[in-house]
Amino acid sequence: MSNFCRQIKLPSSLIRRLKHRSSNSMLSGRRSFTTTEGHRPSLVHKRSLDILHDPWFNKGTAFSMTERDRLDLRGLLPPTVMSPEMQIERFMVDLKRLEVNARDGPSDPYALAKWRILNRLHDRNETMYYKVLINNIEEYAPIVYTPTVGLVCQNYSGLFRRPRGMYFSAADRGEMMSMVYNWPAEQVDMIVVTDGSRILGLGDLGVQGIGIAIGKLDLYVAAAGINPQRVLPVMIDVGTNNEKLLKDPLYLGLQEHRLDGDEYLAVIDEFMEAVFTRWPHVIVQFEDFQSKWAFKLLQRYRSTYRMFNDDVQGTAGVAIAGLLGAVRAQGKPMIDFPKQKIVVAGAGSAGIGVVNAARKTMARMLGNNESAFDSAGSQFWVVDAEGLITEARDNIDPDALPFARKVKEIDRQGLREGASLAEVVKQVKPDVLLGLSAVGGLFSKEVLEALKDSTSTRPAIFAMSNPTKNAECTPEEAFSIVGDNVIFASGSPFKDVDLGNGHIGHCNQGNNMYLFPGIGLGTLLSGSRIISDGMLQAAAECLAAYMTEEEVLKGMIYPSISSIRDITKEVAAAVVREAIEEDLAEGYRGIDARELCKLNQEELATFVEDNMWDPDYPTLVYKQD
Ligand SMILES: NC(=O)C1=CN([C@@H]2O[C@H](COP(=O)(O)OP(=O)(O)OC[C@H]3O[C@@H](n4cnc5c(N)ncnc54)[C@H](O)[C@@H]3O)[C@@H](O)[C@H]2O)C=CC1
Ligand SMILES: CC(=O)C(=O)O
Ligand SMILES: [Mg+2]
Repeated sequence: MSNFCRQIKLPSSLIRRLKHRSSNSMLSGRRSFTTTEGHRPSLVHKRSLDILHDPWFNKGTAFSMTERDRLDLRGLLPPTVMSPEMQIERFMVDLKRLEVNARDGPSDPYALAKWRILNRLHDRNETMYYKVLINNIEEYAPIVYTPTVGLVCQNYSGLFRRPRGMYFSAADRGEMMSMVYNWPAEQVDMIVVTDGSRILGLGDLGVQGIGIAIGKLDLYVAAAGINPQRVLPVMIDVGTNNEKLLKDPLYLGLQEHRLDGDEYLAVIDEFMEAVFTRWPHVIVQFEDFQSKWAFKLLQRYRSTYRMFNDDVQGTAGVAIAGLLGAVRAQGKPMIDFPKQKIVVAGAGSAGIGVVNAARKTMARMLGNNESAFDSAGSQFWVVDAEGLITEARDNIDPDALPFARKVKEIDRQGLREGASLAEVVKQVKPDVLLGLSAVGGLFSKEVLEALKDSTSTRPAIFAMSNPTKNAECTPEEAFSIVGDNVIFASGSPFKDVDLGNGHIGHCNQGNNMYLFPGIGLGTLLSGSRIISDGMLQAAAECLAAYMTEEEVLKGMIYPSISSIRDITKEVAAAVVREAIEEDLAEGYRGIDARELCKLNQEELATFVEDNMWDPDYPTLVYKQD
């Protein structure tokens, strides 16, 4: 957005319209940009038990007596009317009872039991579920999201109760355009879709991967305030190559090998056409597709549809923010980033996404020309399952090719094609060791010992693979082997480490959850037809700038999850601003592109905040269909 645009005041016609729309917030003296949420009653076309069985409208014991009369609910509920706060208190007592019973702290069955209780609440009362999640996000994000969501996907056949989301299968070819009308919501803002081919670091889980789409959308609601009535988790079941699932009599998906090639593409094409026909403004987040398809589908759709790939693009942004934080934590300016030597273990959708974006960021800092881009490329050493990737590699993956080291060059460094991770770390002495390999414990004692010779004053370790068991190392291992000064981040949450000298080893969570909700919300509110590189870069820079100097010097390079709603708000505003600047913004509901362009920084923040859904019960009024 130009400075000119930022400085312009709102026109009086817009102010009048906004005043009319939200008299409540005007009364409190705050300008509001709410377009649909707010305190007006909600119209409901159901009565009686149908309302209690509808999680979008159900308030359980919190229905007031007048509402009970109005909606034919009298007698269907225990007589005491509870406040939403009392309801939550009662629920929390039940949830916490588990904690008292668990002797050894978190264990898999214990985490799954918590997930079950929360899931049952989700099924019967959406508002209360999200209130519990938002108010206790630090405690329950690890249950509805990584790591427990991985376990949920693995055990999905046993856990399946009520369906949630939509399933499109290879058997539905030719039917998807009509099938999308089976979804009850007239409006859908956000779809998270997976084909289940690479769920976290757990591999091909077939149809059971729907759990990851549900978990990601929980964060969309909790962090970005996307209205839960307008989210849609989707599983595209094109079969599975997981032999165990193919033989499992209880498996709920198609028991055939995955479609491939043009047949596979035809299914995904049909799905995209169907959802964008019914909901032209929807945003589709691709999640946990195996690398083979992740990049291809991104290139295929990104200039036509409002879509992005979270593992490739969201992860890249989060990694860049963390890498810039690690530079600052060394007491250096961010502009020193292009001098960092970075060893990356993992050359899949996430690893390659990160090195591509990090290279571009370095190149921009070096002058944004061809030679800057070439020179930035020499800062990365990429290691995959077959060791160091060089130009001597047979059948090299085209996505990894730009990062293959020249043979002569690595020869001088005492390395060779296929060199082990430990050898690479020994020879390169990197500033950063970043893992997106899905191999738990890959940063072994030998690798971490080698990192002690890093040329950095404060080496950084990113053990980003999920879930917890797949982390390349634990924070305890990192701090005890490499040293107290190390910067540590992991994809799934770990506790901070008591270093035993009065200091704490900070464990950051380096997870794309800090960006994808803001990317989605910002795109929605800008009305941009596509998600540009600039919008993604703006999101990453916003996250990088969120941490104060004092925090990064203490080793805190990512915010605490307790501030995820706040950081998401800022990221969304940065994305809207960039969309305006690139002339991509088309406006959102009542606010057109011209009006959006006139909002100053503060007004833009208010616009974002006012369009975030809050989990408060609206007053319900019956209206006949
Ligand atoms: N923290 C975060 O926000 C995110 C974390 N991830 C995690 O990253 C991991 C990888 O995801 P994708 O790239 O999509 O998977 P992928 O399966 O496409 O790639 C895995 C890569 O690791 C390599 N690898 C396997 N064994 C190795 C070894 N011993 N040494 C070095 N490299 C090895 C493979 O060759 C492959 O290049 C998963 O665990 C996923 O959960 C992914 C996205 C976001
Ligand atoms: C966090 C995430 O998207 C993943 O592990 O795949
Ligand atoms: Mg993912």
